[in-house]
Amino acid sequence: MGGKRQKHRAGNNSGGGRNRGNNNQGTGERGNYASIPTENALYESYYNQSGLIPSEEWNDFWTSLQKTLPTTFRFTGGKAHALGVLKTLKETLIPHLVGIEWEGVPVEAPRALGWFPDSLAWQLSVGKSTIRRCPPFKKFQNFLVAETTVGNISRQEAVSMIPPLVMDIQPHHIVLDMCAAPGSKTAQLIEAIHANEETRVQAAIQDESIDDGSGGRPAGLVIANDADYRRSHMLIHQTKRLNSPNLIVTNHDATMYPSLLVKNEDGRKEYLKFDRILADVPCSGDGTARKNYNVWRDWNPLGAIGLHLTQVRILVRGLQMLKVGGRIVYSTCSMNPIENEAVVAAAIDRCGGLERVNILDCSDRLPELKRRPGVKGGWRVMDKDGSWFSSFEQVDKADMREARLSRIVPSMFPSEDEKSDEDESRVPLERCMRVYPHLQDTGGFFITVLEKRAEIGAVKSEEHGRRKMAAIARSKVGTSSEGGKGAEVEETLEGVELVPTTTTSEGETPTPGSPSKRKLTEAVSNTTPPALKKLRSDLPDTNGDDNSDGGVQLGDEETTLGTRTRPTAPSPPKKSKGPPAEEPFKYLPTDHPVLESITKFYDLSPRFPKTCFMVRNTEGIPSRAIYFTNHLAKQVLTSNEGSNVKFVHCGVKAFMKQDVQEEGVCPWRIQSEGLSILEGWIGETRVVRARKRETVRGLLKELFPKVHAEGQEGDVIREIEERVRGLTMGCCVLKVEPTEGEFEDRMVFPLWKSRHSCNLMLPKDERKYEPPCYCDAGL
Ligand SMILES: C[S@@+](CC[C@H](N)C(=O)[O-])C[C@H]1O[C@@H](n2cnc3c(N)ncnc32)[C@H](O)[C@@H]1O
Repeated sequence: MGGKRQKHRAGNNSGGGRNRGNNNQGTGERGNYASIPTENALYESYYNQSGLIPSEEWNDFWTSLQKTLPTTFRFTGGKAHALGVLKTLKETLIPHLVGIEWEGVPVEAPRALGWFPDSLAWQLSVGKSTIRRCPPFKKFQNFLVAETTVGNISRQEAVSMIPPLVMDIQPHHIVLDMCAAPGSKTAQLIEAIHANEETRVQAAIQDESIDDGSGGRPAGLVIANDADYRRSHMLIHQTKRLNSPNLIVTNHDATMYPSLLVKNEDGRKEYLKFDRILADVPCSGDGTARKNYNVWRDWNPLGAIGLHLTQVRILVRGLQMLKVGGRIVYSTCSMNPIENEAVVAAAIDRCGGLERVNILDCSDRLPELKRRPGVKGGWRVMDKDGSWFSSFEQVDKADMREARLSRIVPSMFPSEDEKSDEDESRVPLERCMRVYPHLQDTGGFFITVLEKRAEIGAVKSEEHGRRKMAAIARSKVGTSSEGGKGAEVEETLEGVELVPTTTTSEGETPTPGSPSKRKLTEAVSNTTPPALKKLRSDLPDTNGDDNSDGGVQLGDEETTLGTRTRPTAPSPPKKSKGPPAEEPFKYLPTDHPVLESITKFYDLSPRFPKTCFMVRNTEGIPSRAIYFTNHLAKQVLTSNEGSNVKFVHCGVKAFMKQDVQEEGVCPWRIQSEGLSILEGWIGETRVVRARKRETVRGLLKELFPKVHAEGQEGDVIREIEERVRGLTMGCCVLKVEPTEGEFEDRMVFPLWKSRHSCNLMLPKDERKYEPPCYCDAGL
């Protein structure tokens, strides 16, 4: 993670993924949204009759759902850094936005979301035409665009910011984000791992007695996963601006996420268990109607029904991979109990009940966030034709062919209804958190924090309810080929308990590709029908707009049975080559000649963790780029080498090979992404120091300012010219120190010294933004 200035320059685009597909973000309005009728009779009657919303609140609830969602954004990066950018907003822009009237109408100023810590998240409800034409709002818009471009602000829906806040992540935690793309929450998780890192790194640089090999960097790790290969790359793009060596991206179906191996202190391999897991699962997304018109167009009760089992399986798999004492946050952007409380109750039951997994009471967390307790029971299940079922027994009695098609299973119904509040075996579903649109002008959302209290052992299968249903169905409709095939597939998949922890005892020392693991992989590939396989590798980006939480992902169940939630015709099977094979991750030995020459050229401190440089080719040859990861990421990548784990990303580019014309020049330049990791450890022989704004401005504006001969200094880099002249050719680090009347914050840039000129090594678009002062930047 970069320090403030480094970060400012290193920015990539960082628009909140879930917002990116919307038109006119930052304006509080959406392009054609107003013209889309916010009506769907089934959706309305479902929630109206569900009893979830008290009748006196119904109008508020429903009219809020029909309104366009305000734009929300948060300040990113380390806390000190984020607070610095926030200060600019508060002091430079907000005073001009308060008490404004535009065309005779009062305009609401942007305001901080009260429940978000340190006022680091804000909301803007003003329409786009006001923003475009009202000068102070235009300036504000420019600020948002510039800061988003350099990665200091991330646009993200308010409710989507909640799950990471209740995860209580510490820098040493091992974290898994099971369904992570496009990555707005992953970014929060990474930021939490890197909290206060700058202070610790500075301490490690200055105090030689701190020599634990970490260089002050956090020991923790975030593994972000998505089943969709294309979306897993979206995830890489979204998190790139954070430059975190503590991130691994994988591409797996989370319902059967592979057990990762890691070496313990004795050098033996064991399963990696997580301190924190986020299961922000695919859902019907019916809480996103305010920004996602698909909900109005397509909503029907099968959306939730088709996803319930996938959601249960993801949560159960997450609970298995959690450490005892660890926490998993389950969240959806749906308001439907079938996707929420029913999933939580089913997962707890399958894992062995409250002795093993409990719901944490979070009522003291985020006190200003208005929320409603989870529903304890009493919800019903609506079939696709709008008929309600209060219990699975009623489904038994109904026309089973219809019920089978709509995939209603027992775990969708309340299981705790019969139990009194005093019954200790009752799952306290009221501890779940429900956020409704009318409470604080947000989208609808559901969050639950679960704690693992004891090892789970074998999980209960879904068999029981399914067998019962299948038996009844067979007796009623004979062997229906349409429904039968899907049910068979499900049974087979369920029959193979796709969970290594159930087949391997806790103390066992596993090896990659051990029998249990092989069995698992083979079983999946042998039993998965082609249609299902294709879907797994090619999950649709259903919105086509990167609307993360709104993504209505089709569940396997829906697809195998041909009951899609969309009226769109299924596309003909494409010839899929599958995702390309990823280049392996090969760590370089510390005595590799290239590393030795780099160490010598940059006078890299012997305390810098040089064991963590790697390249991405089978031969392990540093031919183009050298990456840096943290220790734990290295452990995970190397311990699972040769297994079937699909690692698609890890590492921050630290050095890139450059064509050099002259002998003796180190061809490995520092890549701006890796600069914040390296800069404190580079010797003074490769450092240039500046203080003046005009120096930075000159270097940003001019591509190759000349380095004049002694006595002929020019204007552009006057301040550093003498120092640069004295440097041998090659890459060095420009450090700009904070100075009264110049820059308030420290900045670091990679600089290339040529024979007669020097050059800031920044991508073109990053040259456009001079570090703030906004008054200077013409805002
Ligand atoms: C609600 S979105 C996640 C949003 C994300 N957490 C964020 O904050 O940006 C659900 C994601 O789950 C992925 N997904 C769907 N089925 C999955 C599965 N079986 N395993 C893992 N990921 C899955 C989808 O591709 C989608 O990116």
